[in-house]
Amino acid sequence: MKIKVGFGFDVHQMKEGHPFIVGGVQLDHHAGAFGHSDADVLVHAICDAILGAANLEDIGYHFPNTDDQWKGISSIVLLKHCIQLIKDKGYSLGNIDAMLCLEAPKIKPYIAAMKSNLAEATGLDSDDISIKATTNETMGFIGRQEGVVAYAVCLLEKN
Ligand SMILES: Nc1ccn([C@@H]2O[C@H](COP(=O)(O)O)[C@@H](O)[C@H]2O)c(=O)n1
Ligand SMILES: C[C@@]1(CO)OP(=O)(O)OP(=O)(O)OC[C@H]1O
Repeated sequence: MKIKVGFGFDVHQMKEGHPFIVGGVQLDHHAGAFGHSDADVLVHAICDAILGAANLEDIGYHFPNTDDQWKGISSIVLLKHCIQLIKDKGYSLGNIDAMLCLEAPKIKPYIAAMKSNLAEATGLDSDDISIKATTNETMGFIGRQEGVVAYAVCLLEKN
């Protein structure tokens, strides 16, 4: 069996009064991430990890932010597209490990719902999806809550 590792990173600007969608879940917060899509930073990092593992370019290549087709779209839909792209290349997803960097809110209450959304979109068991978080200890743009960051790694398998 062939095993491939993938890595993804994403960052989005935070805006007051904007919905904050992370892992397909709307967080209860006064500000949210802003982008061309729903700006789901966690799902974007996961998409890039999956695409990277299969050497299939990146999220902006498949879903350009100049294309109105993707404007305001749920990133869960983009993730499902990415899963189909790796399947077409003969790969299946083994697991995901992701890390969010945001000062607030605490994501612990939302993790189970995020995992459930990601499991549904990817076909993985929830136990093969890890979502963790750290603050940036008040430092820099994350610490000032001007932006939110996510990192993800994944494994792909091919028989
Ligand atoms: N947005 C966040 C940030 C952190 N957590 C959880 O809190 C723990 C402590 O975070 P520090 O950055 O202060 O070390 C962290 O390990 C997470 O479990 C969180 O849920 N949401
Ligand atoms: C997802 C896309 C497309 O709607 O838009 P954004 O929400 O701005 O997200 P980004 O992480 O910059 O990456 C790719 C974009 O093409």
